[in-house]
Amino acid sequence: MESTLKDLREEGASVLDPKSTVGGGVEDVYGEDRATEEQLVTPWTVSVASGYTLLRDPIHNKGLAFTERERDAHYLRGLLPPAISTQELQEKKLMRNLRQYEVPLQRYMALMDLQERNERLFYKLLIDNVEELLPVVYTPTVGEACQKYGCIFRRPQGLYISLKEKGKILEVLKNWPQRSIQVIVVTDGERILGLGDLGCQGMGIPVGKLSLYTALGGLRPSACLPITIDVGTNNESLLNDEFYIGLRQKRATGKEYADFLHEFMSAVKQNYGEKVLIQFEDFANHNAFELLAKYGTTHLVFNDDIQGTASVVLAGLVAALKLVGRSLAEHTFLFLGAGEAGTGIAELIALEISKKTKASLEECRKRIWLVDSKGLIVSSRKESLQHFKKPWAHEHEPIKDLLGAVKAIKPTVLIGSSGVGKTFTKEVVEAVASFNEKPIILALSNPTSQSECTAEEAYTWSKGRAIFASGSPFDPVDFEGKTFVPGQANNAYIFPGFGLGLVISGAIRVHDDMLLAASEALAGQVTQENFDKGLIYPPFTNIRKISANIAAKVAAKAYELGLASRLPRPENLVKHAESCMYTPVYRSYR
Ligand SMILES: NC(=O)C1=CN([C@@H]2O[C@H](COP(=O)(O)OP(=O)(O)OC[C@H]3O[C@@H](n4cnc5c(N)ncnc54)[C@H](OP(=O)(O)O)[C@@H]3O)[C@@H](O)[C@H]2O)C=CC1
Ligand SMILES: CC(=O)C(=O)O
Ligand SMILES: [Mg+2]
Repeated sequence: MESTLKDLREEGASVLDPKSTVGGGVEDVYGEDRATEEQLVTPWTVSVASGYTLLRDPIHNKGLAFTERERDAHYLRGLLPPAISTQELQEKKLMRNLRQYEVPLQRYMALMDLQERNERLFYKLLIDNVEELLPVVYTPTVGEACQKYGCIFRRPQGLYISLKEKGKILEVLKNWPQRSIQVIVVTDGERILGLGDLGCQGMGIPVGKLSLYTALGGLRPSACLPITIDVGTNNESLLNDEFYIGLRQKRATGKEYADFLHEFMSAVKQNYGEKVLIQFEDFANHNAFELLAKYGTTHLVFNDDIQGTASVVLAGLVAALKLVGRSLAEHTFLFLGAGEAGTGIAELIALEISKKTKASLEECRKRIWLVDSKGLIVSSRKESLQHFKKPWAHEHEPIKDLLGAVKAIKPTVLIGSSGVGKTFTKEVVEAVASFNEKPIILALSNPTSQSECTAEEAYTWSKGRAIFASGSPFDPVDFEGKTFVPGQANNAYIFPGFGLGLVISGAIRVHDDMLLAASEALAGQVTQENFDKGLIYPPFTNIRKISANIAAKVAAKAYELGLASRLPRPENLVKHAESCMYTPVYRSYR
């Protein structure tokens, strides 16, 4: 028993020593954590300073599931009550306990406590109960958690890199205990969901996204690193909140911001190599587009709000064509919201149409219209528009409001990406339904409070004709004797599998064709049974299979484009993706 705290921080190499296991571990390019069925029943060596430490180490703790032998071997006698539980029984108990909390934030806190106490059990719960727990660890509850993060903060779950660390970011990265990081989700907290600037408290988002990377996409938890960059906040109420956990200053901007981000990006590459995936999440659009363009050629970067959202929405639209008919090129699209999500989706739709019809991108953009806070984006506004809106400034007379734009453009597809709730009013939905047999209505804004309309409103106001999906989940709706099941148009369908595909192929850059490939894979997973319920996305219960399919298509594209560095290319990429996925089943230790 000579191991130290440092040993405990290095999962695999020193704590779980694959070389000394019976049956052997798998140490390979994906990390050490690919346990096969055989290894799950054969013991791993665990060396710890004391049984007490083992119980407080979330990576290895199994609580009451430690066996008699393990209790003897690892100095656990007396530290646990005598009963021995299975992981399944632990799961049953925890789910029962969770369901007793009526307040969603209490469920969130209970789950975060579990994650910090027993990581494998946390992931088993999340994987086995994904539909029930997604709204807790993710939207909508994660939004409330971020708003109240200062009050509920117990233990840090990721790295906080603030302006105080300027010039020392590499050292800060080295403080993180895990060395072989494959995915970083980073935010600067300026546009958290549709809730605005939450500063340092945005940390809930990288933490939540990465728990989905593991549960939905099978990335090892130890390979995932949540980061919040704290350059201040312009949120006055947070600046005046005594419990606020971030820097109490206004946001750094301009050169100071750019230099700080550059130091971060360079330090990440230096510390983790060039194949670490950096996912930008919930940056404000005045930084998001620039960061993506600037680092897209030097780093493996992915902006979930621009690119992941585009891929998931395109998938839903392609699937919806089976219900509404016509090709994508024959539809007319109107967006409320012309920021990261809106213009990102618009661009990918145009790209898909252009690839299918061989028409120029410019031509394809003409069927896509966007409304921002000043009204319809039209050519007369071009000079004053931000660069990402300019391609959408078509010839049309100015229109100030959404209802006017709907009446003038007559869209077949209406997409909300404004971050403002209740903007798809009865008049707007009725207008769209008046010239479409089956209007496609997507209310993407999160959390639920910011949804452009509810599922019930979409179905009721369209008299049961809308094909509806939303960013945050809604319950099924009964309307005139029929039950309508709204789908969830959320990038959570895409980024876990997308990231897995990049990791297993050793991709060095993200390419738009990979987004199209991911879309195609997701759309291909919608079954007739789903369509019969009006769904344009498959249920999240199948998400690991869906993610493996997405990963395979993304990896295949990486190989095809010469962007993959893991050679040779595995023959069956779906099987390969599945075999690389983390499973949270307990190991037995000897
Ligand atoms: N479902 C999903 O998977 C995803 C959902 N989202 C959600 O989408 C929303 C927007 O995110 P994002 O695109 O990144 O945000 P941005 O800030 O980049 O864009 C918001 C856009 O909405 C416009 N807008 C704001 N208020 C109004 C209004 N009252 N009427 C018309 N337009 C308005 C803004 O106009 P202007 O430019 O004039 O300021 C801007 O164009 C958020 O709620 C987010 O949670 C985002 C990513 C993924
Ligand atoms: C889902 C997501 O990424 C967002 O709302 O920002
Ligand atoms: Mg986001």
